[in-house]
Amino acid sequence: MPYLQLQNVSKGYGPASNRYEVLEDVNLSIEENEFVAVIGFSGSGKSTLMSLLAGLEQPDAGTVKLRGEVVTEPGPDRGIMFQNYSLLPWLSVFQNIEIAVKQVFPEMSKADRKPYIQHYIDMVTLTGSEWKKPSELSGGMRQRLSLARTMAMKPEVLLLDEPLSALDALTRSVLQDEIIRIWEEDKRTVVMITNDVDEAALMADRIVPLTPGPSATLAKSFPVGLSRPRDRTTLNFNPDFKKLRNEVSGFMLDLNQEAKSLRVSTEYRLPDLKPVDLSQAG
Ligand SMILES: Nc1ncnc2c1ncn2[C@@H]1O[C@H](COP(=O)(O)OP(=O)(O)OP(=O)(O)O)[C@@H](O)[C@H]1O
Repeated sequence: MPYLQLQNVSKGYGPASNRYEVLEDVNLSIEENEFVAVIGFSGSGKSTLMSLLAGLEQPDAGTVKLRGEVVTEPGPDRGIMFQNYSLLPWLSVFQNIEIAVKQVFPEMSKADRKPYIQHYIDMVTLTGSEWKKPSELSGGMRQRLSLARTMAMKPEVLLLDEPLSALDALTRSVLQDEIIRIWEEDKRTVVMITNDVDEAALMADRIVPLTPGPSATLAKSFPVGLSRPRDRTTLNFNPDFKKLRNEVSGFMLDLNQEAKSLRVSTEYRLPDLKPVDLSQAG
């Protein structure tokens, strides 16, 4: 039995007269402790897919199952990190993490909680910003805070929606390593959305492309056979890495080309009208 499973899942928005089908017949089986990277184009439905896995949205057709049980609502076993960070603006960095930790670990004493939270603040290098409000943070700092909060909740399944997209290259690589470390040490299951093929190949066990929308679906998976630990400095010279990167990038470009050609076929030609200067007429 797969650990986390999407079976024939479809999801759309809007009334029947003006319906937008986002996902159609999506199937995915994820094993426990697997690290899956979903890549796709902007607007193709990646965040919708995450909301379905988290139980925040329900599919129109098909089922989402965790350990064989149908997912009907969000739960502490699935921690989602949103693209918009969803931080509480009236709380500080520390308090934003604290509120989540209190909810998940109500039995943790105050004395234990403080160093526990500080550990995650340090992990995402927000040390010194503990008492700043989200409005006082840069976009990248907010993203790191959101990641720290999700990690501190230690969910069984980490659902990460472009967790590192707003970060500079250096911070990004530090946090890539942290996510891998937490995934390995704590034996979590990770579904991560990224638009970076190199990041997907560096981190994941499997790369799953989402086809362009509307009616997006998951395409064939690309297993990442590279041994761990993966060293980003030598990976660029690894022929298996280069081959995988070319395969996935080529596949995505072909998908995009295919989607474009479909879009062209539904374009309407406008009549060739010439404007008339009415002030000069008659
Ligand atoms: N609640 C909603 N109501 C109506 N339409 C929605 C809703 N949520 C998403 N959509 C539409 O569904 C499509 C997919 O959106 P989604 O956010 O899942 O894509 P995405 O791949 O995550 O995009 P991006 O990479 O740009 O964040 C978009 O066309 C979006 O406008």
